Amino acid sequence: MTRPSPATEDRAPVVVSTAGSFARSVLDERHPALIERVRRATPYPPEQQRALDTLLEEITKGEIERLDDDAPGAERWRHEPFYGQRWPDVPFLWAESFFYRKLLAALRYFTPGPWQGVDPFAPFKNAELASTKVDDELSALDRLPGLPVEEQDRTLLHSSLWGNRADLGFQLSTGTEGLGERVPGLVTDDSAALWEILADERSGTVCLVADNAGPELLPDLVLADHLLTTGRATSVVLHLKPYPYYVSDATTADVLACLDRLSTASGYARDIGERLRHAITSGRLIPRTHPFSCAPLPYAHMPADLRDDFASATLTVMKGDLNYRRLVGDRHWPATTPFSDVTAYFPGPVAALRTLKSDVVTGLTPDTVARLDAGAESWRTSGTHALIQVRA
Ligand SMILES: O=P(O)(O)OC[C@H]1O[C@](O)(CO)[C@@H](O)[C@@H]1O
Repeated sequence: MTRPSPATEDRAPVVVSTAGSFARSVLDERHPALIERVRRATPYPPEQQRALDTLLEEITKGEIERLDDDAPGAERWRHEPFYGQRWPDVPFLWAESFFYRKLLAALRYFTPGPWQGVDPFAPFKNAELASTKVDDELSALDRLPGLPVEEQDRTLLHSSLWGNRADLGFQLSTGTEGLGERVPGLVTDDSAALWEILADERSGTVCLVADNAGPELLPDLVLADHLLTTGRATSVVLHLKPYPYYVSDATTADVLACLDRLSTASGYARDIGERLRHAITSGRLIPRTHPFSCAPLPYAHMPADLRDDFASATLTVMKGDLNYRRLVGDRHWPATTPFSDVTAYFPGPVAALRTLKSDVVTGLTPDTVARLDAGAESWRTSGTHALIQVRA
């Protein structure tokens, strides 16, 4: 197991406790709101309703209690140091991750019986995927084959990047209308380096570490198809979550739902859907669900088998805010800390495609930070800004 450098360990982790902080608002507002939404979306029986009451009581007034299920994987939570502490006093990444695991336990997601494997977030994900906005995005793909390849590259990279705003956890506090206007121009843009890595003649595997389902996963899949059809990748390993997580994170079921959506569309979207189905059956698009994908740990602590996966890839693309926090470490870095320093441990070339939805950021120039800080909005957390960062 690789440990982060001492410099990484020295930097304070993001904890929840600071009143008025972004992290605190997630625990105080988003998590209770999510429990209520889950209750309303699915008619869970009394046992689960009571377990939800208990969880709500614990996260709002109580101390962190141990998991009380023994589902596969539960043992990884047995020896955590935070039990008995108050929720706001522990690292943000850990608190969020444990909350999602407890929510699933309350809903009997892992317990053999009628509710096993029922995704509590599926009603929200399905509604998003069925939206007319998605119809419009799929129709817009008809224009793609008419564009020069460089323009296709840019369009598909940016739609995968900005697709990251489609995050149902985020919408719990902003509302669907609450996302601010996208700010044109990225806070940092290493896309030239990204295409350079992929232009290497010895093209190989690209690892695409997915984030949200539906409106983010669709452009991710379209990008995967583009990499395969243009020969930038001989195969794409698509890392998904092994169980529902952070509301809208993509699971295998969500990939299948996207493929259905593409295949039942018309025009070029349908062609892409057919190619992607074939890519899976022929082993060129490889879904993977590593348990570490739901671990409350930074990638610096990844296990050897996952490290080997990333080490053998031409490029690993990390999608989204949570993957970014885990990639650089969920710590209070000065925003000018070089991205290449904080990702030096990563076993191969890595790219982050992320809209900014939490406090953590690295790799910005002093001028950019000064300009952003001078603006009125909370650029770090509002989802209005985005970045493409690469460490070759
Ligand atoms: O879906 P993403 O981009 O990983 O974002 C996850 C979101 O959840 C948070 O962890 C807060 O719940 C933020 O970091 C971010 O806004």
